[in-house]
Amino acid sequence: SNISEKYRQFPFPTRRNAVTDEYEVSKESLGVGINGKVLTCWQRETRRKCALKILKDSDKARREVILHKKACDGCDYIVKVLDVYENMYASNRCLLIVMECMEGGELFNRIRQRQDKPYTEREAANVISMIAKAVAHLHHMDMAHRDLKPENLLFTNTTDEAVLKLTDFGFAKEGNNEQRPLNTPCYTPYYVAPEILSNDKYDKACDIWSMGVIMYILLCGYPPFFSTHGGAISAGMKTKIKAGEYQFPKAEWKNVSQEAKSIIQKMLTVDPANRVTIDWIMRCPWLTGTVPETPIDIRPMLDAENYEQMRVEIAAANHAQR
Ligand SMILES: c1cc2nc(N[C@H]3CCCNC3)c3c(n2n1)NCC3
Repeated sequence: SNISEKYRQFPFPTRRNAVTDEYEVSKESLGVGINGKVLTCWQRETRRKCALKILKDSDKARREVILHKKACDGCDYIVKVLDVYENMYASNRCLLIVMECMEGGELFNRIRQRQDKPYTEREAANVISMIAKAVAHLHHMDMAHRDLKPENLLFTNTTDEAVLKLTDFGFAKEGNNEQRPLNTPCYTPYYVAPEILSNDKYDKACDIWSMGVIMYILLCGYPPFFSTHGGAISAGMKTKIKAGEYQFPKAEWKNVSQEAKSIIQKMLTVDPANRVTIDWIMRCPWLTGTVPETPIDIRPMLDAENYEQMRVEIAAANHAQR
């Protein structure tokens, strides 16, 4: 694997004893990700409900744990890592991440279950603002998440005051300032390889693209790029993504503010070099000012089949950007 051995050692103490010494682990699965399943568990001493993610030990799993732990310190918009265990489980070496339990569930499920009052543009701005704070924290520490999608954005609880937090760092990556900076005498400029120079500085830009897709869906209930005949990513959809080809159909977008649309256009800029940065987004009046409480009709999202289709398409758009 091309994951540098930098992530072989944990920069913090991990526990080697059985996680069941301190936590009662339930069979109830909170969700399954591509890189591991998440169970409910309770801290025996405090009875605190937590989430337990089980990963098969590997360089990639170690990178996920190390980056998630590093990212959550100092940011209230990233799911807290409470404990990390190295245990044998089903005769495999495993890493077990104990996290704060996000009882409000996934972003779009909460919006879909909204019955009492209409969901408004101001609420969409509040959601994007919380995502932006998490992304700004990562980008300022030269880290990119690279898998921003509704399943990885969870609410702390089911109240109106719930906080939205980012989780699942399976694709996260640190800038390559991890290697020696270029002015280290060991690089003779004549001979330095291109890959050392191209510090894949566009990893962060793919988080901005994903924010654009999520913001678009929050304001109309369906994704900007979709495969016309359903099914997983189609060739046609890839072409649309690479060409940045999407519309704001009048029916759903006529009441959405022009500022919101122009922010989406800047996030969904095809050339990553021209795409806006998280700092530009954080300074937008749409995020810092008062946004109209225009009701948003997200009926397309409410249909389970559309919703499943949308999840497939966001994952595909992320993949195409990585
Ligand atoms: C902390 C982490 C976590 N992960 C969760 N689910 C994961 C499953 C894999 C994809 N990302 C989200 C859930 C949670 N929590 N809480 N509560 C309800 C569901």
